[in-house]
Amino acid sequence: MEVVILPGNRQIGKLAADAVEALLRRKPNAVLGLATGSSPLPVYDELAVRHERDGLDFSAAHAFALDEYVGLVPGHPESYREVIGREFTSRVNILPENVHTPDGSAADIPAECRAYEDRMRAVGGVDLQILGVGTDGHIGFNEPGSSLASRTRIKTLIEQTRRDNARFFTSLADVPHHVVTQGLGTILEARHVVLIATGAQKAPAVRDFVEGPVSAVCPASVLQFHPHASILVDEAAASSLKLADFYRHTHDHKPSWQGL
Ligand SMILES: N[C@@H]1[C@@H](O)[C@H](O)[C@@H](COP(=O)(O)O)O[C@@H]1O
Repeated sequence: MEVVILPGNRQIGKLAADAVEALLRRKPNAVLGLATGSSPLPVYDELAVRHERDGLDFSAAHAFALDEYVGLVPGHPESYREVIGREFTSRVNILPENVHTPDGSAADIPAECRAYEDRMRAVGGVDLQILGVGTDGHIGFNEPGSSLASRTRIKTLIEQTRRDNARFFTSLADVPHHVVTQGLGTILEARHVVLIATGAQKAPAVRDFVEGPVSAVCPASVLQFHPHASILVDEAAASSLKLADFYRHTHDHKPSWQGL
């Protein structure tokens, strides 16, 4: 794991966008893994700027969302298909047919989950996966207790996550109880994982998954097995890390993809 501590959102957005840009320039038909939530927004903003200003080209790229709510009517403004479009994909020139999200309203959810994995495999798998982390250590919607080898499937949200996400809905009662999410085993197959965590409320989860034991109780800890996981955090999210000074000196803010 490569832990990079940065002053704030702007720097995190730029650094993560550097990784996406380096990938797209090397491999225009790259496959991006997209996360929802507030953490990746600075990355999406920066990529939209680079598309407008520098012509960063997404026309051959594919994108796969991590997860989707089950039970929202198609087109619901908080469905992750809509959120990903609003926050990112509609702001760059990726083709709509190349933007993939699990269908949370499918009649046969297990079949949809298998088909989603097949679609990912058909385009060669995810090259770069952007991730956030939940306050309980979840990635995607893999809640504590998720199998570390899990594949795309239906999951039940724990109450803490429903409460965390209630801010996007009119009331807590409107937050779905079920979701479809890529599994931890699925996420581990991405060639490069870039996880973003900001704010003091993420400090315990960051401490647990970066420096704690690998455990299904803290799903993001599975990233300790990933050969290329970059963890971009601000000072507040890094505030409980025992080895914060070591990470600062090791990377000197120059992670592995810089200079590509
Ligand atoms: N399914 C998403 C996750 O993919 C995301 O990482 C998490 C954290 O969101 P935020 O970045 O807003 O804190 O929220 C949701 O539960």
